[in-house]
Amino acid sequence: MGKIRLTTSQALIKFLNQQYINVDGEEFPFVEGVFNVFGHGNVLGIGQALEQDAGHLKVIQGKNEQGMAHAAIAYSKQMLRQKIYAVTTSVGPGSANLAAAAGTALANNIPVLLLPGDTFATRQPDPVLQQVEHEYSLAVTTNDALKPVSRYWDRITRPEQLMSSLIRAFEVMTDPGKAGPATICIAQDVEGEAFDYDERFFEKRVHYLDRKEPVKRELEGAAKLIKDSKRPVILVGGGAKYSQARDILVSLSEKHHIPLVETQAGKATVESTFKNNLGGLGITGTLAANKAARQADLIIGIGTRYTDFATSSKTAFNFDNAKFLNINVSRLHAYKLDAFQVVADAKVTLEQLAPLLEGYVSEFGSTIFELKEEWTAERERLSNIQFKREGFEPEVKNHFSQEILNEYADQLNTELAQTTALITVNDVIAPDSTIITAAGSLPGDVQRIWNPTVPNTYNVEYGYSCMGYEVSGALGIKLAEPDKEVYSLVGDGSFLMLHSELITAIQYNYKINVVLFDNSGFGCINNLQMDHGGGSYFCEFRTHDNKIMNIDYAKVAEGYGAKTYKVHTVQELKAALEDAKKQSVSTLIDIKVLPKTMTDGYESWWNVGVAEVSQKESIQKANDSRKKMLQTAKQY
Ligand SMILES: Cc1ncc(C[n+]2csc(CCOP(=O)(O)OP(=O)(O)O)c2C)c(N)n1
Ligand SMILES: O=C1C[C@@H](O)[C@H](O)[C@@H](O)C1=O
Ligand SMILES: [Mg+2]
Repeated sequence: MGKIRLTTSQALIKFLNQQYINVDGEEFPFVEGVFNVFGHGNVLGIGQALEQDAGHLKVIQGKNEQGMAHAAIAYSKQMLRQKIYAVTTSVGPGSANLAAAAGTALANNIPVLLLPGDTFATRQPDPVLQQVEHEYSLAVTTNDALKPVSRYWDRITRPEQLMSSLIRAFEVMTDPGKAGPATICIAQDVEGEAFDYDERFFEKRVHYLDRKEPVKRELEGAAKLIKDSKRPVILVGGGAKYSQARDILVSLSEKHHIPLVETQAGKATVESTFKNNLGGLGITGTLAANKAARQADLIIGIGTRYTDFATSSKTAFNFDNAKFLNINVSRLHAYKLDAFQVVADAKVTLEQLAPLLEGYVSEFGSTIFELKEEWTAERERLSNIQFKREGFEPEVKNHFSQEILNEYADQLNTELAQTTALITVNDVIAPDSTIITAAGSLPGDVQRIWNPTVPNTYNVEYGYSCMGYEVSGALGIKLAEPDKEVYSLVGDGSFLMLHSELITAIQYNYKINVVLFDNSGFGCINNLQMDHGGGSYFCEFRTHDNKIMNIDYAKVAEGYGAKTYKVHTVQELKAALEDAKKQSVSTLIDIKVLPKTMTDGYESWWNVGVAEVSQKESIQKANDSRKKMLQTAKQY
């Protein structure tokens, strides 16, 4: 048996180079590259190993650990979880910065390999710089904070532990039912320690992304449920997208006249132009999808985890009559809402169901067409909102007086409504461009009014809704699709929270386009507080003397080297978008939009905690109405 003497880090990098994935017979390397922010916890170990021999791995310097991990997540999501980046950080704050990103990967079931450095295994220099030092245990480090946000977590305190740990990590990341972040924390002294590794550990390994087939019982049960139903609705989740089930979804929907409604993760599995696609479901859904869901007597949930945004906190469906059929590779999700469970791959299951459904046609009749028409008209209205100095009724009503809206128009020097600006972007950019967003009011807006005409052009993270994913993730998408344009749709709040990977994109000449919607505040949270009877409290960006802030984001990005634009009208927006297409450098379009002009709910409700006692009658009312809604909601 041959041995090879390597440091733990050298062994790690050598192993990463040898991991392959096989998807439907096609084989390719699983690890594309490594993002890094070096510190004393990783520069001399993993840094040295990469410098010595990175193999085929692309090495990219990040600017913020959360940001670069977000880039890695968006990359993997865009690659349909078939390829990943690894992310190496230093100890202490460097690894703590991974926590929000790890949660993002976990909630969205996205594989990513996180490699934070850890404190010394020998404990000789304890407390090493950045060691938190607990009185009750020396074994607990900052990295323990990553346990609840990792699908797999391990700490390496001896070089030989690496072998079994890496094999487990790759097993988890390449299993569609378990995919998520694998975190391997390596003690910083151990990173440089040498060991005689068995050469066989470094042989090429192929991980098969096999499609789990449904058993006969599952297929027959599913077919019976569908045939017995009058108004089934297919809920297209992320699992349908990752399984690449577009064609069979379209064919089943057409043949049996079953409407499609989408989750955020499932959107753009099937293009919005498909006649039976009614768009997003739930609190951020369309009127068409929400009406269809309410009428449904069978919900066929495909690859969905049924977050409360999709279920509208368990009020989106008629729970008295509706049954659920869940097709999911994860048993956890298949078990939800008392569904009949098919624990299998979406595409294979639908293909095998098809012959069992011969002759079946739903009773939706012309309803699907009518619902789609009604929504198309509503979207058209939203595309052309004209601000007025008097008597203006924004989408989100009864929050700001006309006087306050006029103040915003004056301070931001704009009359642009967010919906109008967003649909303009949708109309002007190339249809094969990918958009990305995550938090604030934009995810709701895009789930409703963004029409993707090309599949897999919608990389929206709404499992964790983590501010900061928008700009960082755009870099990951560009790495996945270097020949296409990527547009980060980001609110001013999210931009301020984290946009450091814009600099990385500029540094390495990966062109991304940042489309910033500046309404000078945490707009959607302001809506939430005011919708529930509160005042406008610390969600607007106002100065100490109550002036609306007008930040020149174009100037900020210009300082980094981006080509930038300031936009206050539809005409300026169109011109900026057209010019941005011609650029080879990253761009930022700073669009000033009016608050309260994002879309509002369409016959949907969201359960949020409301004060049960308060001095405001409006809050008492909100509490009463929540209690009332909960009486009709499904309890679990
Ligand atoms: C990391 C993180 N912190 C806090 C939140 C809670 N949060 C959600 S949206 C939001 C404000 C977003 O503001 P902005 O990006 O300007 O979007 P807008 O709602 O104004 O469109 C906040 C604070 C979050 N989702 N993520
Ligand atoms: O609290 C939140 C409310 C949502 O409207 C928003 O989109 C999301 O980012 C969030 O965190
Ligand atoms: Mg904002």
